Amino acid sequence: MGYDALLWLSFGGPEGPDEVMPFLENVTRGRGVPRERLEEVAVHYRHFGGVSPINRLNREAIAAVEAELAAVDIDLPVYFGNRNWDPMVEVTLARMTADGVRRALVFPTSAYGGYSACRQYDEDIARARTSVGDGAPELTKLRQFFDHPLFVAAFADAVRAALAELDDPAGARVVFVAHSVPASADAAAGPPEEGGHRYSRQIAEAARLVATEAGVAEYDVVWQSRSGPPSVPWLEPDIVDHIDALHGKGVPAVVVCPVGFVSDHLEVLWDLDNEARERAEELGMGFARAATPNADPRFARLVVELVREHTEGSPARKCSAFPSAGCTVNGAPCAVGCCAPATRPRG
Ligand SMILES: CC1=C(CCC(=O)O)c2cc3nc(cc4[nH]c(cc5[nH]c(cc1n2)c(C)c5CCC(=O)O)c(CCC(=O)O)c4C)C(CCC(=O)O)=C3C
Ligand SMILES: [Fe+2]
Repeated sequence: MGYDALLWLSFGGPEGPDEVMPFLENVTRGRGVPRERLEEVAVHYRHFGGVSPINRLNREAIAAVEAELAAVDIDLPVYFGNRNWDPMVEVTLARMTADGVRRALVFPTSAYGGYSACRQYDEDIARARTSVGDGAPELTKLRQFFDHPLFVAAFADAVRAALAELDDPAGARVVFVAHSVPASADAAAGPPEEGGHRYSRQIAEAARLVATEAGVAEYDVVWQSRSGPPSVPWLEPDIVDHIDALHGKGVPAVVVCPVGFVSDHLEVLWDLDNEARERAEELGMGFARAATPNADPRFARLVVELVREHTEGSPARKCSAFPSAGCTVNGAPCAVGCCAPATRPRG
């Protein structure tokens, strides 16, 4: 029944200019992302000296979780591994094995279902176990947490704080944003019998819960960071186009809430704080961006609550009626055909 470690599993990001292209090649290998898009994204990273904040943000969150675990007397060392960049999860898992870890829980830094947000982390777990081979620890992934009350509360306070930054909060529109994915991937998200779209439906539900708790009556849900070729449909509208549309309707200000992410990583800094803010300013609109929960003390408490669902069998706290999916052992999918990857363009 016991667990002897927690593996913090994230996306990874470069920590210097020479790491940008190899990182992007890792992210997009075999995924049909055009070369021009890679070069465009490399410019975004170089704008920040080739350093994504994501690894630092993960290390800070891990330190907070270690403190929270110690405070409640749970003796669980925390290890850090990534899908796409150092520390790579294969290397971390080899170290865990050498340290004698037999059974570990895995916290993936994504709150949602869908291929990119959930099942790909299962693939990372399976790949790392295969790479370690015999003696690899048993890995149990923690569930999706988009509807956990602490996740909702942290975002709701962030939306209120962002509204308070504006000169005229009363007229502002709250816009929730998540990472776009291919429409085919969203259509395949969830177990086949559910009819698909689990990712976009969970995003819509999280937005509704956060808006309700923040006392926001009207809001929109839009998408960012599309990377496929124009011929492939992705979730729309894009945040920047949406700001144009709001301006066209006479909306004087926007609060953008990146509800699809847990930290202020590079896609938040570039696509929202740079591109979206710039467009709003060009149009003379007020703009404020809500913080992600990474640095909020409630985030560490949330992770520890998810851990205690396994170590102590404590009840899963949830604000929605969606099933609590995503919790599987050794990288198994939640169900046969659940969150199948998008069909990739050939060539
Ligand atoms: C749903 C989703 C999340 C949220 C769930 C989660 O958090 O895991 C997420 C997170 C992130 N995405 C990130 C970065 C990138 N994502 C890319 C490409 C893609 N993302 C996709 C989806 C998602 N991505 C998809 C369908 C693609 C197309 C290629 C493919 O089918 O896989 C590319 C390639 C270049 C480009 O085209 O943009 C980059 C650089 C970073 C790190 C930022 C940093 O460095 O700080 C983070 C946290
Ligand atoms: Fe991404």
